[in-house]
Amino acid sequence: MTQRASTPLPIADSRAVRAVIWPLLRRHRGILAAALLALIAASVCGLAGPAAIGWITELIATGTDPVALLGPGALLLIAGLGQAGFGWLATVALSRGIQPGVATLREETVAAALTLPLASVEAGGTGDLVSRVSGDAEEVSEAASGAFVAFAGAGITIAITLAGLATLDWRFALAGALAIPVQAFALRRYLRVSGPIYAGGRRADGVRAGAILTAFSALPTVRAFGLGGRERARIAAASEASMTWEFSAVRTATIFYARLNLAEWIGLAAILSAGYLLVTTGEVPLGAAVTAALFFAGLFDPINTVLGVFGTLQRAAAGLARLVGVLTHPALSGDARDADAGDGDDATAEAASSRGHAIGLAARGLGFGYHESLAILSDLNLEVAPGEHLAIVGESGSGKSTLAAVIAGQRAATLGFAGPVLAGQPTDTPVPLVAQEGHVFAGSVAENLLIARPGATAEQLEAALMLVGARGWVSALPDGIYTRVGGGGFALTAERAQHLALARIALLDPPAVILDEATAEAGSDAARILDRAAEALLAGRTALVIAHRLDQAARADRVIVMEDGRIIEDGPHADLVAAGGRYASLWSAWSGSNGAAEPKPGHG
Ligand SMILES: Nc1ncnc2c1ncn2[C@@H]1O[C@H](COP(=O)(O)OP(=O)(O)OP(=O)(O)O)[C@@H](O)[C@H]1O
Repeated sequence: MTQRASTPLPIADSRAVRAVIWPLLRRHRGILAAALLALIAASVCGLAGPAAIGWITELIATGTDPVALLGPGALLLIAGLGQAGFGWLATVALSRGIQPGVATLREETVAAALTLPLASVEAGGTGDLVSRVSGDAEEVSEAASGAFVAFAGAGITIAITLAGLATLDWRFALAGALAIPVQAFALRRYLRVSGPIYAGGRRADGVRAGAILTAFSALPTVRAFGLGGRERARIAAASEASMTWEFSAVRTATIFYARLNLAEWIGLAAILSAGYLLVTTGEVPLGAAVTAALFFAGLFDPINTVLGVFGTLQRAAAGLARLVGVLTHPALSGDARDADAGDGDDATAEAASSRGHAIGLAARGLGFGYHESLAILSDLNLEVAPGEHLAIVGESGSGKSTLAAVIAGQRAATLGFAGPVLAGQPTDTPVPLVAQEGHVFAGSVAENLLIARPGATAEQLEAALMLVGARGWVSALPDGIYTRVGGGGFALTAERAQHLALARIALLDPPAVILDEATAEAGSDAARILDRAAEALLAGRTALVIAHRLDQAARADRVIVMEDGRIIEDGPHADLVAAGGRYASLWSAWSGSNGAAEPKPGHG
């Protein structure tokens, strides 16, 4: 709760990345070791091919009986089969060993992103977070199964081939080594130039994603004010910036490959010259010189692979640092990171286990502002006793939603404390907040509920729907609880979306809850249904209700009236009405226009 509101999303350093990646890989160390062995076996088989051809050349040059060619011929066949077989095994084992780790990382990052304080997400731009969990995650996942596997295989082939060259004659190895300075130069230049280019490219992608997202999320406003042209121009500018980075990346890669070709030419020329000299002086048989040249030629592919995937690996490393950055965000407790991806319902378990405990809500010396210079809440003090229902009333803009968001932990307090308390002391129990618009995710009704509690059984889902009185209309849907709703599915009214949001909370079963529901028209059927749902849901829980209709306030145990981010009245409905202050005049205006009879005080 001490986190400043303006911390941008961090990028993890290499130590933090290793600390996250290492345990993920260690879980699959058996299969990864098998992959390594298969890679070594495939590379050794790869060397047997050129060796067999050198052997054949030697036999032909010395005019041996053609039957003797059967030996190297058989070796050639076995080597080819062995290389293909072991290569396949290695690729399969490597991706089996790596992909689960990548999937876990991705899930953990998305889970962490969902629990980040809104302020942190907004500070970095929503586009930044979206591009991390989509583009960057994709990049890392593709690199793990493509580039990384190719890199490991090629690297081992190079090491074993160099050893093979040296075994033939150390001078071959020396001649081949002439290519290394050119390669090293090419690689150094490439890495120095391309690193910032790729990082810049990813940043530009983030800006572009942000521009598109902003335009779409504000679509009604954009249309209403004819801002389409302006938004298109903004997106076009962001796309062009991203494209410019892409061009630079292609140019850099082309120069890099040209330099690698030069290095190959130098190395092969040196080996052929060395072979010629060594054979003519009789120091090395012809077959060995042929084998050496073939070994070296066989290095082209793996060297190009190793150097060529560097770019991809670098890009993936940049993406990995951005992914892990989300996980290491200072606003996240250690729990999000340590939680096994398999059991995402930790928060649920915690909520359920603390049910029945005396969880209250409090704000103490609370200060908050969306911007440093402008305080929205200042020195606000509030105690909601365990089991108490408190209604917040106030004009639009008085800070009701802001106070709710800070107490729910969605926004970080700038000063003081706000949040759940146990025996008066701050505690970590999550306090869910039901926002004004219940969001319907594209998926079945069941999936929409399971968000709150991933492992819940069908009976638990039914019970939650029953508690809030939504079971009737849900079972009347074409496929009942399995009906697809949200984007592309069965359209739900705002009230039904809100009803589902309440059912989600029922499933979560938290000891304390905050409701900010406004949508239903006072006196309408929808309002009555949602009121009943809220009443059933809140029974036995501590609750903070942002009352948009005063009948909601009248049912609460206590009411606070807010004005300009401060509490100006605080007491039970009846007392505040009797006191004849701000609440009393609000109430008389409201009950006059809604013809409401004074409801029974208390929530029963
Ligand atoms: N995301 C935000 N960024 C900057 N300022 C904000 C943001 N959300 C709200 N505000 C400002 O904070 C102040 C309090 O707003 P808040 O939404 O908390 O009031 P409210 O009483 O809940 O109003 P309403 O009943 O209209 O929801 C207002 O001045 C509002 O303009």
